[in-house]
Amino acid sequence: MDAIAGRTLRPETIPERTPVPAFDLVIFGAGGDLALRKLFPALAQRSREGVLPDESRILCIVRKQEDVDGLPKQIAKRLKEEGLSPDHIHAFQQRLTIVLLDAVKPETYKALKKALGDDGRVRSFYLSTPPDLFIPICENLAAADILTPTSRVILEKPLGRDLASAREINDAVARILPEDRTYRIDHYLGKETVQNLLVLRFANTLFERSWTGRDIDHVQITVAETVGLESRAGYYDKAGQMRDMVQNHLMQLLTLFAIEPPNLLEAGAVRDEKIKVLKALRPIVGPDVERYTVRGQYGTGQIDGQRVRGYADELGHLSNTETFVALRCELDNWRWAGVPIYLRTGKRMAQRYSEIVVTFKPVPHSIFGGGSCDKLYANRLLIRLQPNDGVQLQLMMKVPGSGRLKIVPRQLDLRYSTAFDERTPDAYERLLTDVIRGDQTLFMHRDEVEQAWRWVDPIIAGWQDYSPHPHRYAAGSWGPSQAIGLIEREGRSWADPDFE
Ligand SMILES: NC(=O)C1=CN([C@@H]2O[C@H](COP(=O)(O)OP(=O)(O)OC[C@H]3O[C@@H](n4cnc5c(N)ncnc54)[C@H](OP(=O)(O)O)[C@@H]3O)[C@@H](O)[C@H]2O)C=CC1
Ligand SMILES: O=C1O[C@H](COP(=O)(O)O)[C@@H](O)[C@H](O)[C@H]1O
Repeated sequence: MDAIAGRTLRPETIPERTPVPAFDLVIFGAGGDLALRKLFPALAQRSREGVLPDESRILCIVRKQEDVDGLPKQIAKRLKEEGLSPDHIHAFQQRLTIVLLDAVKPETYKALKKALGDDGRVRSFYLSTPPDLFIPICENLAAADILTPTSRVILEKPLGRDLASAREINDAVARILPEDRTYRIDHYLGKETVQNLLVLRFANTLFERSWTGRDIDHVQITVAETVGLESRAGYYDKAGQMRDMVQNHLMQLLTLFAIEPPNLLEAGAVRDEKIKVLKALRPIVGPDVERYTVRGQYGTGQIDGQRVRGYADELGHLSNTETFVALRCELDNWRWAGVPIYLRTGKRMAQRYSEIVVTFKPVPHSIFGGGSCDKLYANRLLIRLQPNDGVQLQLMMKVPGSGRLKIVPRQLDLRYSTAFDERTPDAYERLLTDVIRGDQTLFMHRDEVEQAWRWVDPIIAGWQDYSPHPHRYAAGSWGPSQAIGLIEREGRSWADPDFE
């Protein structure tokens, strides 16, 4: 908890726009894709809204001399693209200090130590770099005596590439900073609708009572993207969609969907419940890998009328890395026993959208004779993360009129854009200020990350034997036909993205 203007506030009662305490934020990888696309725009928005005190500084680590002058210009260009005014861009640039440093060369940390000075502010170190730099950066920060008793470190996902490497990173970080000052970021947890999932469940009695295998038939989580490899070949071809998206974003969505009520919206309580869900995930090992998982890779195709190249073409050589994963999992606990949970995520799919679809069980018996409707559709709750975030509930309704009874499915539709006047902040806006305020609720504990790898590792290992070559799918499609088979053989089908 932080003291603001003499008051001690619980994290959940801190108003969004209350200024954070003055800080120094050091960004390693400041010229990288994530920093330019997400971190600087998020910080600049908060700066424009007056959330960042004037004296707060952002120290940008670059390792090439040309970036010392080049980076501020690149940042200004990005902020202009985001629609910030020249005055706001200028004001934001006053916060920037560019530091020339090579993360793996201990002797270069002198420059950072000097730039930080001795002002006593909370220091946060954002490691927006490939994960193999996490350990050297932490060790070099400690050796250079730059860490203070309130310093924090922010680690990007994926944390390592398997359980062993994740543990190594966690151990190395633990040697220099305690867990309560280590922030493992998964930006899906900062998305508004993801946080709303907890509100929907635990601020309403309506759904929570039905949130079990007694009433729910199955659950689908889809994170579909239209982007392909972009400029990330070096990272992505080694990672693949399982490590890039499933191990973190999809598993975090799954845990928040399935957790038991925490006693308080507070980091420790929420994390304890999430870990229990991850531990309840039934392992998928051996021949089950072939039965319950599908991996794919996009070939050439069309998206929005534009021809796009296949993955191997973009990469410049053949590869067995998957760009699509679908899988069926189950939770072995009282609440969820027997409820299939289908996950699917892919690059270069037909449309960009992410949603959770909860399909309830059908009515046990229809009292409506033949002719009033083709079928009584089961109720469905659709939680849309992006785009057009909101919540939709599908119900069967009578068509008005005094003639023959006619029943059709219709939607109760709540869109954030029309339900609220507030701007929907980007996930990083929320998460970056949470770090500065010292609130870990939306960050992952090391046990969560390691437990997620423990479940994912045997699937990746099983692919060597059971799916060494990913199935092809055309860019602009919904993935390989085997993914459709995965759900259809159980008499169900993937929900259409019909929440436009
Ligand atoms: N891009 C995205 O959408 C997302 C990325 N992430 C994660 O964020 C992290 C960064 O990703 P991304 O921005 O895409 O990666 P990039 O490859 O675009 O950026 C990596 C940055 O690290 C810098 N760097 C590499 N080696 C050193 C070094 N020895 N010393 C100092 N700086 C160094 C690079 O500098 P230089 O320019 O000199 O090479 C570059 O600025 C990764 O962990 C990734 O998994 C997470 C979510 C989304
Ligand atoms: O972490 C990542 O997320 C992005 C997708 O994020 P979104 O907020 O645009 O849904 C993904 O493209 C990238 O590969 C991955 O590293």
